[in-house]
Amino acid sequence: MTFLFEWLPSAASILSAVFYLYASICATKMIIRMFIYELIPRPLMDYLVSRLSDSKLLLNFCSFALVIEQRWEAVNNVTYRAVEAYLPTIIGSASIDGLLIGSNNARDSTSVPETAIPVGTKIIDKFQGMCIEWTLHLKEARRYYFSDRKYFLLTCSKKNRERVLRDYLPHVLRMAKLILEQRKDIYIHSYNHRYGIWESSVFDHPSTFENLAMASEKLKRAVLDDLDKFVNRQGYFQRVGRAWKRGYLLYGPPGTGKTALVAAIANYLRYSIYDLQLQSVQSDTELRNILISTTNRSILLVEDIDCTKMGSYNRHRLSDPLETQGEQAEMITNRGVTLSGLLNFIDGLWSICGEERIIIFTTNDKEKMDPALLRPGRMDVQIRMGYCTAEGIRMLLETYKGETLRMFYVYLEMLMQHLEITPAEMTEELLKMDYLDFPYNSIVRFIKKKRKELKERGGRRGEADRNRVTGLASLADFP
Ligand SMILES: Nc1ncnc2c1ncn2[C@@H]1O[C@H](COP(=O)(O)OP(=O)(O)OP(=O)(O)O)[C@@H](O)[C@H]1O
Repeated sequence: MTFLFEWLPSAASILSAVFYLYASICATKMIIRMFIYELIPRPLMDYLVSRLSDSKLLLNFCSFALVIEQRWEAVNNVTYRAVEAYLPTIIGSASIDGLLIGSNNARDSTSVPETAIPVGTKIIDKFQGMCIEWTLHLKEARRYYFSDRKYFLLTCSKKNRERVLRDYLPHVLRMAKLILEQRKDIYIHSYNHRYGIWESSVFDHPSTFENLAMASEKLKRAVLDDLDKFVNRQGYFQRVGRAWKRGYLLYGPPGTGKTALVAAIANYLRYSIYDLQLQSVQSDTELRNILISTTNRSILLVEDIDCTKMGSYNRHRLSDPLETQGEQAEMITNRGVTLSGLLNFIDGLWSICGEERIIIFTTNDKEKMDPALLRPGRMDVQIRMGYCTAEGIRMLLETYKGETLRMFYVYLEMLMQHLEITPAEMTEELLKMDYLDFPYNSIVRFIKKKRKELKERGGRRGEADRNRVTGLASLADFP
């Protein structure tokens, strides 16, 4: 027995041998790494790494891979979007190491966060006895002005290739459709010109048709009916071979609720908004790329179209042929979107791309708009947003104070004559009132103050009354 103990190496000598081995492996690794970094130039190394990672799949004869990139040709890849929506929902049943969570709902920090897949995380999904592995990869941009692109890599056993394409992928797409349809949030997107992508955040605007003051309930009903008809007419648009889209023009002085109406429409239809700053678009090609990467069931909003070069129209200049030539030259030499580029999207060939789209233009001055934009078939519904009427104030009082004193409005009607009070001003005034205030006195005081100001300025009667009218300026019937 004693002999046996003498023969076995002591624990200390085993430990020192292991430590020696570990230290020499680390040292060798360091030397190899130093050698690689010092001797191989960075571009060559990047190239080798990319070749190696590409060939990793080829070397694996038993597996089949599908790559789903963020972009497909010039547009966002809807299959990528579907996989992005589907994968976080299978975490209960699939094997996954970690998840990203977060929320872009700035109004509610306690809102349930959304989930997303972190780059590099493997997800194993089981479907009809098959094992499908998903990984999200990041392809770094080669130039700083391009954005990094992500792609999903699906790998499965080669023998399951047919079944994955035939059964599994359609299942993922079907599930994603359901998931996306059930999403309660709507989004507002703004275009990041530097990276060439739409960036989004949750759209949580409180404006609805219930709290929006319009000239009459009849007008509100007409707008709602038009929206209902639009969403229910898919078959009809297809049958007559027209794009499933509708153009709205909202015009009127600042503060009369044009943006509030856009928000009410988005909330009513549950459509996301693409807020396009046309002034920042560099060319028709960029405009095409921007617009084809918007999704269906959405509103394309172009605010203050009269302030954009191609949306506005200067009658004096165009009446002078020499000036007209100058203008055309300016169109050609200046960078920016041309009117024909924009019209092509409203009703040209490109307008057929996508469906269930609403295009909304807003302007403070319809007179300044290029007549080409107003031709029949382009802006199907034109709504004039005007200064407050007695009826408008009644609606606002009902919303803000829960008050409806009928007799008061007859008096108000007389008092309001020739006054330019925007709904925005009136809502500000209502907000200032103490909760317990009797609102009628405060409103009369406010209106009288406005009358005094008008008198001091000398008053512009005709103008104020013309702008007071809120209503449908035109409503094209559905074709
Ligand atoms: N018709 C309205 N009904 C209820 N609230 C309104 C209405 N019009 C304006 N408001 C209130 O005034 C605010 C500002 O109005 P909004 O921005 O919609 O006006 P606008 O016509 O789009 O102005 P601009 O031309 O300057 O963009 C709204 O957020 C809303 O609170």
